This record gives sequence, C-alpha cells and structure tokens, in this order.
Amino acid sequence: MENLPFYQEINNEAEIFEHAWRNKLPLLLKGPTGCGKSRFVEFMAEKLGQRLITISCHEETSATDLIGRYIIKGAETVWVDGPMTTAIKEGAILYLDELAEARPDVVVAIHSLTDHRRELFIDKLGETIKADPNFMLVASFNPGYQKGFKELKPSTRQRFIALSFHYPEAKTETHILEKESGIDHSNAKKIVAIGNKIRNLTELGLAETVSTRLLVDASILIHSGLGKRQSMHVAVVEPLTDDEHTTTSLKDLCDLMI
Ligand SMILES: Nc1ncnc2c1ncn2[C@@H]1O[C@H](COP(=O)(O)OP(=O)(O)OP(=O)(O)O)[C@@H](O)[C@H]1O
Repeated sequence: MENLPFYQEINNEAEIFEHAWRNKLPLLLKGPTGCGKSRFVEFMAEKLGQRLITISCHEETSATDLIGRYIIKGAETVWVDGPMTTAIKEGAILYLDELAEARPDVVVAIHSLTDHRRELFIDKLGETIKADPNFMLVASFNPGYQKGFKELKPSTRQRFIALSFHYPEAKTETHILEKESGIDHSNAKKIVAIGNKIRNLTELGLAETVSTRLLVDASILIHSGLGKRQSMHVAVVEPLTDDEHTTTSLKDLCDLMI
C-alpha cells in the first residue's frame, strides 16, 4: 500500500469497484476528460494489489494491437501476445481508456470477455483462452465528446456496470489541488472558483470545459513560483480555446479573480 497514489473518493466508487472486481463484472467509467477516471483505476489496482495494463484507444487501435500478432524473428515467425492477452493470462486489470474511439473489431473482441464466458478467441492461433480469475476489464467513455464524437452501442454498454464521474464540488476539488500541487488553501480556492465560473459560461460554446487536470496544472505552476496570472493563462485558458475573442475574455476573467 506504500505506493498508493492519492485519490480523493467522491461517491463510494472504491467499494463499487472492489465488488465488481470480486464478482468478475466489467466496469465502465463515464465522464469528461481530466476528471479523475484514470487516477481512480491506478488507485484501485494498487489497493487491490493487481497489475494494471492501460491502453489509450484511438481510431487506429485494432483488435490485433490488443490481442497479438506474429512477428518475424530471424528465420522464424513467432507469436507475441498483445496487452489484452497478457492481462487475461496474468489476471491483470485491463483499462481501455476511451473505448469508443477504438476500431469496431476491438469492441467485437471484448464481447466474449465481458459475459459469463470470460474468454478470448484468438483466431490467428485457433485458440480460446480463459481469463484468469483476477482478470478485470475496465473501460472509460466520454459521453460529451466534441462534435462527431463516437457512441458506444447499447449492446456494448450493457455488458458493463457503469459509474458516472463529474468534476468534483468546490470543496473537494480545492482539497485535490492542495494535495496534488502543494499550493496553499486560499489560492487553491480561487483557482477552483475560476474553474467553476468558466464551467458555467456555457454560452462560450467550448468543446470541453476546464478539467480538474488543468486546474491542477495551474496550481503546480503557481506553487513552483510562476506568476499567478501567467500560470492561469497557460494552464487554463490557452488549452481551452483558439478563438481570440474567447481567449481575451477568459484571460480577463482569470486576472480579475486570481
Ligand atoms: N478524485 C481525484 N483524486 C485525486 N486526483 C484527482 C481526482 N480527480 C482528478 N484528479 C487530478 O486530475 C488529474 C487528471 O485526472 P485523470 O488523469 O484521472 O483524468 P481522466 O478522467 O482519466 O481523463 P482522460 O479521460 O482525459 O484520460 C489527475 O492527474 C489528478 O491530478
């Protein structure tokens, strides 16, 4: 437990995760970017003493990348397990970050893993492997992802139990900033107030609003001695938008409130 990463529990999610793991139920974490999903999975893997294998899915992620492939070694071809196969065999926690982004064959591959069978068919080997009892599949999904976002089909979603993540309420988020950066309470409070102000400015039409991650970054910069205004500009405003008018307004807002 020495290496347990800091994770501020919000709503009994640790107990839910533990029950899911014990009962071999796959878990889907829903929520916007930078709200603590990955940190939560890292924390739980460590707490349960399980190895964690994380895959950040993107549009090129294919079943072959996850399951494995033959490679040429000298004069021979040898089979190399992909990260999903390794996790199944070793009984690790497999975290598929942004599952909806992966190619459809990945979703097909996890179907037999996410029901009572808990097995994976490797067509290139003609083999079916049964998951180790400790194996657990966790996936994340961002329901509000930008325009053109990808959905998860109901037939896939309904293979998981699901937990919703949101940006924490002000008091909790202030505590997270203090713990993550070492910043003092009064500055942490101001940064969170700015974050919440921007989150409420829905008329700005931002693709994604300020994440806890960005607020942590601003706190780290301020704690390290960079000017407060500049820290807010580079950590909070610039990553959010390229629109000149919006950038200016948000910088003015930060200057006023920090
Ligand atoms: N509940 C929390 N406890 C501790 N730290 C948190 C918490 N929520 C957010 N954080 C902080 O926010 C940062 C970003 O969180 P994390 O990487 O887990 O986001 P995420 O939801 O997985 O985002 P993405 O979907 O973009 O990968 C963490 O590195 C941590 O500093």
